[in-house]
Amino acid sequence: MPDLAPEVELFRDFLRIRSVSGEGPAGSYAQAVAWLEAFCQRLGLPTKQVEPVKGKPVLLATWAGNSDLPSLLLNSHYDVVPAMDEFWNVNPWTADVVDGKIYGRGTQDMKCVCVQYLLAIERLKAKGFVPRRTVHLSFVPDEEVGGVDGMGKLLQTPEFTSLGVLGLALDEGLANPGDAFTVFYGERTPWWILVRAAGPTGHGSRFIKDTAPQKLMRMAERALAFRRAQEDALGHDQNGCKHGTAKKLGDVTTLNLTMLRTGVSNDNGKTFCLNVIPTEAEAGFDVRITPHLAPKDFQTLLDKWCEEEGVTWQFAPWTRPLKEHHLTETNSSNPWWVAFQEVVTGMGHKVEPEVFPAATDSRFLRELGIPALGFSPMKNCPILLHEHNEYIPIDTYLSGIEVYVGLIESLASKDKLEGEDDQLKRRRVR
Ligand SMILES: CSCC[C@H](NC=O)C(=O)O
Ligand SMILES: [Zn+2]
Ligand SMILES: [Zn+2]
Repeated sequence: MPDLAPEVELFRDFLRIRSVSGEGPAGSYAQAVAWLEAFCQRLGLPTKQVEPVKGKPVLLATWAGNSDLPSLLLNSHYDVVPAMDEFWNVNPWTADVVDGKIYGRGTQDMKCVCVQYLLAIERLKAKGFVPRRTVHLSFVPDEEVGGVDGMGKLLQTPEFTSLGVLGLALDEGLANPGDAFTVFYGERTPWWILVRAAGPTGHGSRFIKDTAPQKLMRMAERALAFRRAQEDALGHDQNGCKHGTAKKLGDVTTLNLTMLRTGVSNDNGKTFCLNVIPTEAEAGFDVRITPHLAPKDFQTLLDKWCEEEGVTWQFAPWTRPLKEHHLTETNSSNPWWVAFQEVVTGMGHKVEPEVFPAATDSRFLRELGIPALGFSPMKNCPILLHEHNEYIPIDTYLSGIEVYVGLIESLASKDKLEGEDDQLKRRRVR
């Protein structure tokens, strides 16, 4: 194999750390943070580790600007989803390079961005650039499992408050198979819901009325009818983003039945007493509410289905569902949007604004009123997050560094933007 660029070797090192969400192999979160911290220190950036939840460290780093204008936040998550090694053509944890592509879990989602931010700063420092606005970096854990213990908790710490006023945050996006960068200005609001039914027991040979499984199935059928209607409304593409078509996945609400649990067992689920009607049944749903549907209106539907079928629902207790949508404006009322778009198009790239179909940590930032754009500089590149054989082409990875050089240089040089003060006044928190 020909020698690889040092930027690639560095990235491969980071990919080899198995920082699977919830802390995969013991100490892998600490290892990832130590790696990032050492890199920041080599760049001369002061760092701080914050651990709002034990074993789930957040790394903060700061490149101080020479003004007290609102700063930029470059956020990335260093955790990755697990990999089912047996389905991969390469080892997901050795960062193999094949045909000009770097393979591995996290290559797209989103260890590339963690490293690209830092390499871009290294290049800017090397050419003597001094930012006017302070640039903060946050590297957070647990995004892949909902972010409650990562970004969610970070925002409540004094260390976060001491970052001062943030003008704009950048966070992850998705690759775009076409010749444009997708930029996400909002997300569908995720609701993870548990539905419970209770009913009479009896012999499995009889017609017992309104059993728990029956009630649960009736409710589920109504929920799935809603799902079918949404799928019809989308009208095309069953798998997510289809570029250049009218409706995107972010424009409809998805609902999936992802857990079902019932039955009577006296050996911990090895076998079941199939002739005994269970008195309880439970279902879990993953719902992603489009910004076109108010969460309270979806709740009204859910309440109705449950009430009419005699079951109850609750949010999964380990989640922190948002009751309102929070979108970053993509018009002239948001000077950061104007600036971002100008810079990226000025570098000769097309920009396609979109609603993120899944959830990222940006939703916690937007909830505070901080404008956040989801952007991972990968174009002409398939979307491979969470898939087997996730990869990023070397060229895409390397050109992404230059995109960040241009973005950071330009955004961090901005004097006060027109409308920036008004935008800050409209912010509900901070
Ligand atoms: C309920 S928050 C879940 C967050 C997760 N994020 C990335 O995949 C997702 O499933 O979208
Ligand atoms: Zn991600
Ligand atoms: Zn992910």
